[in-house]
Parts: sequence; structure tokens; C-alpha cells
Amino acid sequence: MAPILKVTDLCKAYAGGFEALKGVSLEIDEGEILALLGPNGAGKTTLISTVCGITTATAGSVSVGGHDTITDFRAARAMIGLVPQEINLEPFERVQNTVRFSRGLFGKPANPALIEKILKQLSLWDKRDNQIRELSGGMKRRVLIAKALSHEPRVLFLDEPTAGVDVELRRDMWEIVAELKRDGVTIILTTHYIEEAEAIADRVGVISDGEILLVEDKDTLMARLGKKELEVQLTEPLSEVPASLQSEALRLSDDGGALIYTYDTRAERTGITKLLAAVADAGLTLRDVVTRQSSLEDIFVDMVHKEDGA
Ligand SMILES: Nc1ncnc2c1ncn2[C@@H]1O[C@H](COP(=O)(O)OP(=O)(O)OP(=O)(O)O)[C@@H](O)[C@H]1O
Repeated sequence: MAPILKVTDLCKAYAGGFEALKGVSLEIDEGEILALLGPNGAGKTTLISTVCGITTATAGSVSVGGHDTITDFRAARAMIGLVPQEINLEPFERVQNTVRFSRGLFGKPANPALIEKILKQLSLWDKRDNQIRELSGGMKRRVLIAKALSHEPRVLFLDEPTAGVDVELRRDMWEIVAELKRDGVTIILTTHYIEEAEAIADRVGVISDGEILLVEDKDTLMARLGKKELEVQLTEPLSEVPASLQSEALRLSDDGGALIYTYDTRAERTGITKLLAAVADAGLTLRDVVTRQSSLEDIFVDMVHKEDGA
């Protein structure tokens, strides 16, 4: 199956020469949810803006549903819905009209039933005749989402949709995303909330300094996440792991004062009991035992940190 979104060697240099994207390539299948993680200034918004035609690429290409975003812009753009990071709504306009107009901008015929469904789904129906300026910040975010959905996009970009929103809206968002996925909509969201990526993404991409560092299946990442370390601190440092304890999962700490055992928390047998018995049999005495869980956050911070050359 051809990917619904194909980004090839995309580069963006802003006026002044700053390179915000340095040859980004990415393929996304229809119906997939990709969470794009990255530190501030990594290039997430630039990537989304370039795909949506708000920013022009310096080099490379993007196609959406087979339509090139430069040579076939209208067709490509009509397939895309964008929920931007910044609230850019007309304060005196009414909720329902804002959403209706948005659909019209894409040349789609009026569809009051659909607009009603979207507004209800986003708990905005009761506010449909309110002016935007009368809404809370969270409700304005809901309006942005309603606008982005009004022309029935096949690919939806959510640029930090849950930044600064309350728990309830975050839950609603996740539900809406799940429902859109059931309808076959492809979703790309940027987020700083790693638990959000864990909760809803099929794949996770990490971008840093204008480059994609990783795009991986979330379950594969979760398998990595499932790893835990047990540190067996010893009263006397060792120069090497004793022969009777040799195992791939076991290594000596840099100062020789601890044995570090890596195990899978989800495995039926972690091997800890056996390890501790073997440690005792080897005549070693323990000072303390500490466990550590590696998280997606650790992996992420580690990766971005290394990339910075730190
Ligand atoms: N219009 C512009 N002119 C010059 N530089 C820009 C412009 N827009 C963004 N940049 C720079 O490009 C880099 C990437 O910015 P971008 O907004 O894409 O990052 P981001 O990953 O979305 O960050 P955040 O998580 O803070 O939203 C930053 O260094 C930013 O300062």
C-alpha cells in the first residue's frame, strides 16, 4: 500500500540561513497515528507548516494521497486538517459559523448534520451561538479541532493539541483521535507529553535539531521500556563478573562496586531470585539492592542529549 503521506529529503532554511529541517524523510500509512516528539525548537512546527503549505520548503518534496504539495497544492491541502499550536480565531465570530465557514473554504458543500456531529463530539453544541471571545481557552482549542475536522480531512495534524489543557479535554482529545482512527483518518501529533505518545500512538518519531532520529513502532519501544535494571551493590568491589555469574544480562558497574542486571518486567520469570541465590553462592555480600525503570522519557532524553554532542 502506498503511504498516504510521503516526505522526502525535506529541507527548510529560514531567511538568515537558519536550517530548521535538514533532510527529513518520513512515510506514513493510511489510518496510522504517529506521535512526533522533540525538544523545543526541534523543527516539529516547521515540518507541519511545510507539509501544510504554510511554509515553503527549500528542498525536497511532500505528497499527500499521491498529490504533490507544490504542483498539486489544492488537492493535497484539501486532504489535510490542521490544528495549530496558536489560537488564531476571530473573537467576534460565533462558534458554529466559524466551523461552517472553514468547511466552505475548502470548497465543500454545506453539511449542517456533519457540523452538528462535530460540535456535539467536541461538547461545543451548547456554545454554538456564542462568540469565540466568550469561550475559555480550552473551548477555543476545541473550536480549532472542530474547524480542522469540518472539511473531512484524511490526514490530521495536531500541533501540541493538549499543551495547557485540562485533564478532561485531554481525555476527550484522545477519544476523538481514537474515533477518527476508526474512520481511517491518519493522525500526526506533536507533543511534549510522552505519556500521550504512549497512550495513543502506533508509531513514535523523535526529531531533534531538524533531523529525524528515530521512527519506531510504539510496541517495540514499549518492549524496550519494559526493561528494568537491578543494581546489586557489593561490600567489596570486583574487578570482573565471577565466572559462575557470567550472563549477557549481567554487567559490572564502572567502579566495580555493583552488579547490574537487566530484566524484562513483563517476563514470567525475571530471574532475580536465581541471580540473588547465585550471588550468595559466589560468596559475595550485598550492601544494598536498587531497581531502576527505564522510560520512554529516558530513551528520548538520552537520544537528544547524544545528538547535541553533550
Ligand atoms: N519564521 C522563522 N524565521 C526564522 N527562524 C524560525 C522561524 N520559525 C521557526 N524558526 C526556528 O526554527 C527552529 C524550529 O522551530 P519550530 O517552531 O519548528 O520548532 P518546534 O519543534 O515546533 O518547537 P516547539 O516545541 O518549541 O514548538 C527554531 O530554532 C526556531 O527558532
